Amino acid sequence: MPNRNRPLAASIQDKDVILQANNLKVHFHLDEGRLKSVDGVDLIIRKGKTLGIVGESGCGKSVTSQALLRIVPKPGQVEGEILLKRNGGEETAEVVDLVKLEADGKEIRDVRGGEIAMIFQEPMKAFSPIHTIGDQIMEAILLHRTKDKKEAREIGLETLASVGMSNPKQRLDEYPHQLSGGMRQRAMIAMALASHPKILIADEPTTALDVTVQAQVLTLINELKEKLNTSVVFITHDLGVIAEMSDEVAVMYLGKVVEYTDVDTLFYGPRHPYTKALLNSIPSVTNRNTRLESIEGTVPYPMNLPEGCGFYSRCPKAQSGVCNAADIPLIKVRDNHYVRCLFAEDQNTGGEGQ
Ligand SMILES: Nc1ncnc2c1ncn2[C@@H]1O[C@H](COP(=O)(O)OP(=O)(O)OP(=O)(O)O)[C@@H](O)[C@H]1O
Repeated sequence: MPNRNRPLAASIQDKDVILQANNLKVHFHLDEGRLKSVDGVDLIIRKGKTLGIVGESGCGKSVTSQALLRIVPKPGQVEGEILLKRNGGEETAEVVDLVKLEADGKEIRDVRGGEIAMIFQEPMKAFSPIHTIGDQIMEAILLHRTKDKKEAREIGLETLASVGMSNPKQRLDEYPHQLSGGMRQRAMIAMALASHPKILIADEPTTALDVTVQAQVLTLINELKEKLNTSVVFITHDLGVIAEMSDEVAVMYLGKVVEYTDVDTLFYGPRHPYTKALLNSIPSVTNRNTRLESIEGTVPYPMNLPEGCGFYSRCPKAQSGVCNAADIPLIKVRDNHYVRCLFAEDQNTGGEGQ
């Protein structure tokens, strides 16, 4: 167990928490050195709530979600804790540390697609092209919910109908390539939900879709979350989508969470210069008359990084000898609001508003 204080106040001991990631690290040991894709991330997933994870490309969002399912490709190494409540009701649930499970063992395979399911940007990744949609959805149901094939087909049909699939009976016997992009996305959500997961991880699930279908899929995920009380982890680089989907938000930068709070505070009282820069780079009702700023530079490659704040090289508030002297901890600025910036409590520098 990592020997340090847990920065977030909530923990797996709380009734409404289903998963807690603690000091999660994913490092790739490459010939050129150690690449720190995820570097000490703490997350709390609450029952029936959505945690949004946002940040630019390369911040470590996808690798974090891969770690939660233990599907990090080699030579990635996962460290820290991923504590999941599983099996049984409120009182009897056992807490399992997914990091300790064998990466391809039975227990993690039961969790994958059972307790935790995932949907991707590209549904073709989730489906095999040579089996029908029905066979693939039924496989998940037969694995996790019933052994009876007839019943599994009925559940498959119901699930397809529940995600708004037109002609669900006919779709069951079709192959993935026969569906439109939007319908394939619905089929993938149906497959993910067929096993009644407690947590649905959605990694940029709508980026490839046109705007209307995107809106429909987001609405669908929100409806299913309400109806089934599923927890959702929603990963995106789009703050507009974050606003629509999230209850709480983790802003990631260079493998670390730099700001963590509820969605209203994030938009109305951001404290980290990176969050503010992200907010300033999206068109919105409040800043449509001012020039949009883009964040200068790109996310550094997470190898052989210097000491100090990861945002130092791009931060307008950076102070030499202060911000680049030592790594910056996640600081609690008020209840349920955490910021990784030495000036987070200074109203003039990192303070409320933008
Ligand atoms: N399999 C891998 N092997 C080596 N490095 C990897 C691997 N996967 C990701 N990385 C590196 O880890 C860092 C984080 O990548 P990640 O894909 O998690 O970012 P992201 O925030 O999800 O970005 P995007 O939105 O582009 O997917 C990047 O620097 C990336 O190059």
